[in-house]
Amino acid sequence: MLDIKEPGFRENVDLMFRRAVAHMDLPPGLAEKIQICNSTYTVRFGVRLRGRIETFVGYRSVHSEHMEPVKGGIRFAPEVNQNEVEALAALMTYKCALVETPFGGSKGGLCIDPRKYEEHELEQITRRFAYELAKRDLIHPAQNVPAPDMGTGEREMAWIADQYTRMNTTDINARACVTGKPLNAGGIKGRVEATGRGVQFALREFFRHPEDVAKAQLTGTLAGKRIIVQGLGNVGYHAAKFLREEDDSRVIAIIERDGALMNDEGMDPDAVRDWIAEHGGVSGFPDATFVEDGARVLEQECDILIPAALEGVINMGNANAIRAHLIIEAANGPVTAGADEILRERGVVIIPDLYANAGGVTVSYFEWVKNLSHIRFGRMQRRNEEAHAMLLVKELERLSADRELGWELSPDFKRRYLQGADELALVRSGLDDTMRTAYQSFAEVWRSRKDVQDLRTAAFVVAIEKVAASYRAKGL
Ligand SMILES: NC(=O)c1ccc[n+]([C@@H]2O[C@H](COP(=O)([O-])OP(=O)(O)OC[C@H]3O[C@@H](n4cnc5c(N)ncnc54)[C@H](O)[C@@H]3O)[C@@H](O)[C@H]2O)c1
Repeated sequence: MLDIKEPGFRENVDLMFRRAVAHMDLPPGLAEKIQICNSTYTVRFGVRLRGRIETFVGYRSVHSEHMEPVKGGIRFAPEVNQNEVEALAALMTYKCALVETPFGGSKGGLCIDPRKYEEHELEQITRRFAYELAKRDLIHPAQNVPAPDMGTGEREMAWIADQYTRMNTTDINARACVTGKPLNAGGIKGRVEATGRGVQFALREFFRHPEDVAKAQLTGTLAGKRIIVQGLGNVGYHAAKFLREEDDSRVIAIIERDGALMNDEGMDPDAVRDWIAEHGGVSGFPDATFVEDGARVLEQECDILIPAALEGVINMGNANAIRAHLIIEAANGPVTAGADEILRERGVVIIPDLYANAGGVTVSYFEWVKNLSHIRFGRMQRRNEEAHAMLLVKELERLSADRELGWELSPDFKRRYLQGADELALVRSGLDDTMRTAYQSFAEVWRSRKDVQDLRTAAFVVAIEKVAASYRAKGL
């Protein structure tokens, strides 16, 4: 990789933002107002661990409060810094606008390597961080609602929810202070898989438009497409698993922290995940070639590259070497602004982060609404839904008999159809609908406007227009 100085993550997001603004006609000063990060709170706190006090640094940025609550994950990683958190908060503003979840943008982070701590220590640290944020309303069901991100998951969200509830015992909406909780703590079915599922739905929608697929110099469907995924965590694992199992795509390489696995015949993400859980890394996994320099595997020939780990992994140092036809940004900010320009000129199509990984916040929205309504999804309409499903099944059977088609609905089809009214089915169909509608809104701009040459700029144009409309409605 060449050593080329590139701007920071936040500056990269700002460059992409300004590229889009150049194609818009906004009133003077409004673009600057939308672009700036409203506030970033830095907290330093001590926790007594193993007989000594350890000090931690954390952040919560609020990028835009054009809608409230503001929303965005909390990341636990050693490299967390203010620039990164502000970039991620800005992306949340644009993402929420694009997929029409009624939130402003926020993000949080704690400088910590979670793998170095015991579970009970992590609980102590997380609760203390949550306390520091909640006492300043930076965790609050009506003002600021975190969610999982890198290094955090259901477990941490449950601790945060419990901490907030202890501090606000009379708040009937306390559970809605954070999303991504386990089911038994007010979570929703389908949230864990949501971001990876959203990546799958985004790709499916892309492949429904042959003229878009042709721009990536690809043809056909997802079946048989060769996929490389970087990061087999929450997002990368689910995306790879669903694409392999349900769309017949082939996962030919998996890049992780300690190196990469390659196998042209395809790999099973479940088997690799089990191997990582047992051995701490991908090295030694049977039936695949291990490559120690994982980053180089990003440059392997493939149809679809799915960066699902860190930001800035595709940069000016390796952009010219990337041989993927299509990149879908499952991670936030995996392609720098400089690399974006190189890849655009080379004709590589990029499905941008603000759309590609919006599945998480979409299902978080469903969870938040579920918490505020205090009722399980589907409980009130379940009987109707079932009756409706039953009628449809009967109608299908009648049609087949009437037309003497000679086929019968399999018991499995009927069972699955009749279960269609459950929470998971509702969540998945709501997510699918969101991803399809959002894609169509900005892909149309990409197709119809000659001056907008890429999907990222088109997505930013649509998102910024929505934030601007919201400011206009407020009289700003
Ligand atoms: N979790 C969500 O709901 C969500 C939603 C939207 C966006 N995202 C974004 O997706 C990305 C991944 O988040 P996640 O929740 O899956 O995190 P995660 O912690 O579950 O997984 C990250 C994975 O990346 C791997 N990894 C770390 N450094 C790596 C490296 N240098 N090379 C290769 N692999 C490496 C880790 O070992 C881990 O398996 C982040 O950019 C995050 O902001 C996550």
